[in-house]
Amino acid sequence: MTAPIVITGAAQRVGLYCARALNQQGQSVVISYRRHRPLIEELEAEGIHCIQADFSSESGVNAFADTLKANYGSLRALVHNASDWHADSDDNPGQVFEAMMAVHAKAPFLLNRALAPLLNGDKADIIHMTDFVTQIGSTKNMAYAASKAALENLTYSFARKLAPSIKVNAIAPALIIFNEDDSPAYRQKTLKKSLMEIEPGEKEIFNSLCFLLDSDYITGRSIPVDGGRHLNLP
Ligand SMILES: NC(=O)C1=CN([C@@H]2O[C@H](COP(=O)(O)OP(=O)(O)OC[C@H]3O[C@@H](n4cnc5c(N)ncnc54)[C@H](OP(=O)(O)O)[C@@H]3O)[C@@H](O)[C@H]2O)C=CC1
Ligand SMILES: Nc1nc2c(c(=O)[nH]1)N=C([C@H](O)[C@@H](O)CO)CN2
Repeated sequence: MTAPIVITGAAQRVGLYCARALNQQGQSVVISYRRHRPLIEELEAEGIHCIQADFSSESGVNAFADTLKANYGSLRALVHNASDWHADSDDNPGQVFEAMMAVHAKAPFLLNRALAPLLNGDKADIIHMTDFVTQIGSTKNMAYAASKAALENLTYSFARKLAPSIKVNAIAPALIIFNEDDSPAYRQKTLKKSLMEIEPGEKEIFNSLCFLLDSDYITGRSIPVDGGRHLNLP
């Protein structure tokens, strides 16, 4: 079996799309999920190894790393996709801040350190899923944005530390896919934020992922996938 690509938080939406697309191309894939659902058995039947993991605690992160080390001698890539898009809380601002930093920064930091020795093939990649808002901040999701900015900075540190054997890059999306409960008004307002004014869908991220995996040279970079939102100026 070829060295697998590991995608965290891939039992739904962007991660699920990428996991299935890679698997259908014949690439071995391992995913993490936090909450079990019937889809997990379907994915296992498709040949995707699904590992339960909650990155809100250091022990949960370490358990995931230990399971990967016990099952695999080599990994092709590690994609940090797991994420919680939490609004800031007035009731417990510190708890949300800690939760955002735990999943978006501490978990990738610990997993990269633990799993770098397994990223030992001719081509090896770490890819961080960040967010356009690392560039401009957010008034309602400050903790989320700050944690994604921390992840962006970890991209540069790990690129320097792990070169030339491992490439480390980020993908920085703006709107990719709405959530089911997003209101029509929110959707209309959000579509207007980019120049392209579309909800592009998961394939945009899969295309960017393959672009980075196929490169022999790009490292320490953040690839924006944002529909020109940075130029949508008043
Ligand atoms: N969707 C979009 O438009 C945009 C997405 N992005 C980024 O792209 C990536 C993919 O986005 P999307 O598909 O919407 O992501 P989701 O919001 O669907 O989250 C992906 C998964 O992360 C898992 N997760 C959340 N918290 C934890 C945790 N503490 N421990 C372990 N797993 C956890 C969840 O697992 P479970 O369901 O099993 O609990 C969830 O399925 C994310 O990093 C996101 O921040 C950035 C900008 C726009
Ligand atoms: N983990 C998640 N992060 C983000 C999501 C999401 O659904 N899950 N969604 C967004 C928005 O689409 C935003 O980019 C536009 O309003 C941001 N991050």
